Amino acid sequence: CVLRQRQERSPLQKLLDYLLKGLEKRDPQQFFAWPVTDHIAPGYSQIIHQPMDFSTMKQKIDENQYSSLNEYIEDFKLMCNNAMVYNHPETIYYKAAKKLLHVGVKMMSPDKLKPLHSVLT
Ligand SMILES: COc1ccc(C(=O)NC2CCC2)cc1-c1cc(C(C)=O)n2cccnc12
Repeated sequence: CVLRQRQERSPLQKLLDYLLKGLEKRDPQQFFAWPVTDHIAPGYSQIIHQPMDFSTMKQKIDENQYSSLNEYIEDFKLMCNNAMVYNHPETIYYKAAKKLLHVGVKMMSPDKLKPLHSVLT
């Protein structure tokens, strides 16, 4: 097998890893940790055509698929919005998604990230 060289982590990858840990902490029940299956959510793949979850975001960070913080934030919003499309407003999943979206967008707002800017540039 080809030895996978430990790739150098770019500053962006380090920032995205750091933010992911912060977001995952706000999902203690791990509703967003793994892809939602049709088994646990009947008809999910017919309703949600662009699924997203934290494990997929982690994989995209590791494979350097994000070229900006905005692309990463788009995937985070996609994940939360999917849950608010598939689940009815009174469900625990809709409510968890709404809360997570609010907390996440605040956490990744420009004024929150400015202090990190000096570390990154
Ligand atoms: C990876 O997804 C999950 C993992 C675990 C659980 C879970 O522990 N559910 C128990 C809490 C009451 C059953 C739920 C989910 C889950 C996420 C979701 C989302 C995110 O829509 N979902 C929708 C309908 C049914 N289940 C789920």
